[in-house]
Amino acid sequence: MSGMWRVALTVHEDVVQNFAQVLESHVDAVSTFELEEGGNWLIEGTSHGEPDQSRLVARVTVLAMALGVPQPQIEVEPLAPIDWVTQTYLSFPPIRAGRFFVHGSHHKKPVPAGCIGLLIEAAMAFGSGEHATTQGCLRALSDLNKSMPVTRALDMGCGSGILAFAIAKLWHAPVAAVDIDALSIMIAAENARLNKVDKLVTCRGGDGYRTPIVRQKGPYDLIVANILARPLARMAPQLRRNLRRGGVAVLSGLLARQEKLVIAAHRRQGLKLVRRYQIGEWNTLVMKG
Ligand SMILES: C[S@@+](CC[C@H](N)C(=O)[O-])C[C@H]1O[C@@H](n2cnc3c(N)ncnc32)[C@H](O)[C@@H]1O
Repeated sequence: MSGMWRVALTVHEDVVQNFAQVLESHVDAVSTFELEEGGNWLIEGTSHGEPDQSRLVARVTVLAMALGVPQPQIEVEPLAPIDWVTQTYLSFPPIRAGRFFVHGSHHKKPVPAGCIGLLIEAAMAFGSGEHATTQGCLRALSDLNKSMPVTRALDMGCGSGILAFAIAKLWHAPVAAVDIDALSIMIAAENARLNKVDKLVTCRGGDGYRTPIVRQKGPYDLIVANILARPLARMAPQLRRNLRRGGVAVLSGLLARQEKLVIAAHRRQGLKLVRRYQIGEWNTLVMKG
């Protein structure tokens, strides 16, 4: 059956990576979330089209036997249909920010000369480029590209994936893209394919720096996080642990009056403010570790 499908299973934290890997070969996007009790994690996958259930059950059964753990129950269900085209049409006109020209597939004209195109079907994920915080990050990334090499990057709170694609297109480097919202991850994975950066950008769902892929792919020369002031401040120690010495963090999602909180939290981790971009009442900070 066509349409979007959800697959879910709950396993113990010791084996979450093993089962997530199996799921990855059956669905388009995988998210992992720690559950409140019992050291268990929920692994959720979303796919376009019905996954091959009998193959999936067979592989999960074999893996459970090999690991000597109880066989997890697998839920497979169709998701309510989304009118993607209408969602995209409703969303936004093309936007220029830094070197980028951000547009949906409804925009048929060529990308202006000298610009880098970002095709974003934002639909239900944040990050169509119209928000000042996204634009601040795109400007910061364009400027950083003139002065620093990047071999590994992280986009924390990737939404539509827009900033991860911007990094992949500027530096041709691998980017880990993480979001707590499973639907955003599915949209980001699809957008990565549309932008032909799916070999560079790995999209995974999960809660912040606890998401297993973060540690697997790091440490990073560049971390971009457009979240909100308080979560950014709270996450500063984990950002430090995942940033290479001399690496750069681009932080956004904060109002100008909230920047002190974010700067102070990162200064405590040894990062220095090197630049700020203000668009309207929103600030984007560039901090070096
Ligand atoms: C303001 S949007 C930014 C989207 C995109 N990066 C951009 O710049 O346009 C923030 C994103 O962070 C995600 N987010 C919030 N808290 C998170 C967390 N703890 N871990 C991962 N993602 C999170 C939200 O789901 C949302 O998609």
